[in-house]
Amino acid sequence: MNMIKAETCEKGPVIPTTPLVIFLEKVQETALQVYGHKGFDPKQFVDMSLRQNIEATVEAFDKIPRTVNGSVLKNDLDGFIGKYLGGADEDLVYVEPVDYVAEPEGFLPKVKNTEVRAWALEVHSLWKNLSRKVSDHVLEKPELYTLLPLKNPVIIPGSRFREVYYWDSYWMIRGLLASKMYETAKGVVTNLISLTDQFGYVLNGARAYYIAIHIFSQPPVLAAMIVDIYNRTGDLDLVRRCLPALLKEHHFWNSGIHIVTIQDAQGSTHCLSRYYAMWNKPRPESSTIDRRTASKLPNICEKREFYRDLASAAESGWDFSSRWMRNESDLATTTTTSIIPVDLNAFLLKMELDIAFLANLIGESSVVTQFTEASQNRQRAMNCIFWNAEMGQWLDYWLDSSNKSEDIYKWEDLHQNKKSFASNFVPLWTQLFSSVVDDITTQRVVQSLRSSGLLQSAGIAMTLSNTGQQWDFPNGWPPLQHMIIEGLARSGLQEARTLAKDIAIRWIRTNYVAYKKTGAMYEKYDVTRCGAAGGGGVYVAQTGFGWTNGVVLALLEEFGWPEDLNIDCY
Ligand SMILES: OC[C@H]1O[C@H](O[C@H]2O[C@H](CO)[C@@H](O)[C@H](O)[C@H]2O)[C@H](O)[C@@H](O)[C@@H]1O
Repeated sequence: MNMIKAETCEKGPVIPTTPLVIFLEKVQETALQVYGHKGFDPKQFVDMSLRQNIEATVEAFDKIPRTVNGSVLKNDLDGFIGKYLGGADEDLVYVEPVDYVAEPEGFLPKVKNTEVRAWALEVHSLWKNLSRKVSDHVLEKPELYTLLPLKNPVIIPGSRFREVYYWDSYWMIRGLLASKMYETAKGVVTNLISLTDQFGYVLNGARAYYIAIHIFSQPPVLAAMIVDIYNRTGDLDLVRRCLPALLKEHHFWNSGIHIVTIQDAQGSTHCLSRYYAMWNKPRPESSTIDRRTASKLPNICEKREFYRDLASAAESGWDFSSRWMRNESDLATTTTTSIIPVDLNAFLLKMELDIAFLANLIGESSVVTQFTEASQNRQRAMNCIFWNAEMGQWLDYWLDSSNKSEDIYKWEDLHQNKKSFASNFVPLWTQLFSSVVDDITTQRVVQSLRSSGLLQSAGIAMTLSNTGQQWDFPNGWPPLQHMIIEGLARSGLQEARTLAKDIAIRWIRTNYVAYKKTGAMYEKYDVTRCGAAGGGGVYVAQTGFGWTNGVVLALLEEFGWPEDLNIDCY
């Protein structure tokens, strides 16, 4: 790929974008001036397509009459958009999943309660709402679209997310497996593999603006998807096809700017990974918003740094959260690239263990040795750098900003971020917990989770800060919560397993109630009365959204539903 030379105030490489994305961003900016902020979604404009080639479209756009101060009239912009641009949802078309049946054989055997079962079947049927394939027009003229053509049908998250997302696919696959939709699940993974073959890593999402601009990924959970599919289907051919892509992905996260070397208190050095986007401009799908946030920053260097940190936060999947901010009430202090995140390294540890597992299945012994060793190194590093015995949590590590050379950082206790985040418990999801940590430590982590304040009536909150940012304090937010529940459930400790089931049942029930009462995705609902432990609060109903559907089905499959427990808590 073509790198722009880093400028003096630049903290890393930058990848240029495509003319189509640049043009659609211009339309987006004009649209904001013309239509105003109310109900404005900048993403809609970069998801549009061209009806003619880019030269003709740009010429027509430049010819729209401008007033003396450069603005455009609403009628003129409406006319241009109607004539030259295609709608944001025209590039994917509905397709019936090949393996969907209304009630799959062996579906959720542990769920006997008729009400819960009926709802689970309703959730299962929602896969149809989210199933799409790339339209023939995109395949014929991909240069007119920001959507990246993928060979297999896709499952989209839903709502304003009209394209494939990387880590969302993990929970969708978990649900698809519970729905016995093995072919659909394999198609989802094969699409992600094709992105890795093409770009060297799985993109954040399947849009041109996620390649060229963001040049970043999302939390790396591809290997985990393949292991889960293999465990259900025994498909060794899939394992053979996927392994080279996993090795490429592992390299992406363990090379260049993503890697940080750090010396622990005993003088041993360790390598851990961080999020680091190769981009220093506003994110195209949120460009108008990012510019506004950056406007308070004093100079271009600080703005560029901020845009990179913002894109890196999107790479983490946590866009946005006080977890990345120096001052938690100010998004402009986001500083993701200066943090070594616990969850990213837990995902990579899981990836290393999974690659060793998969390589073993197909007799790739040197890969097994290499990745077993890599996983042992990362376990050691995580225990030295992140583990805090007093708190009973693994803590994010903030890099010392006075180390300008960014060569080797020296570990200091004060650089561990002592705030409780759900991500501090993600190592539970990896083998780290059961293989390295003894029962006394397990107990300590469970106590720590119980007293952290993160356990809420609807499930696990992501942070304790209520800043209004999407990833602050969402009560029972499916992705990381699911991993923590699984980690607790797999531990050898009865108390942990009981807690896992308790959180799972509470979350499912809350989700059921919120869905039944509001019937809408993203509807806020007061679930105080649904909870037993923890505080009360507001839950955002998300049934109908890909990862929520996946987690509901996966948890019902694992835990079932207590037969004597009414699902409706009201
Ligand atoms: O358009 C704004 C941002 O949208 C995405 O992030 C959020 O939605 C994703 C899809 O469900 C999810 O994976 C992510 O965790 C959410 O925070 C996108 O990933 C961002 O790059 C984008 O800026």
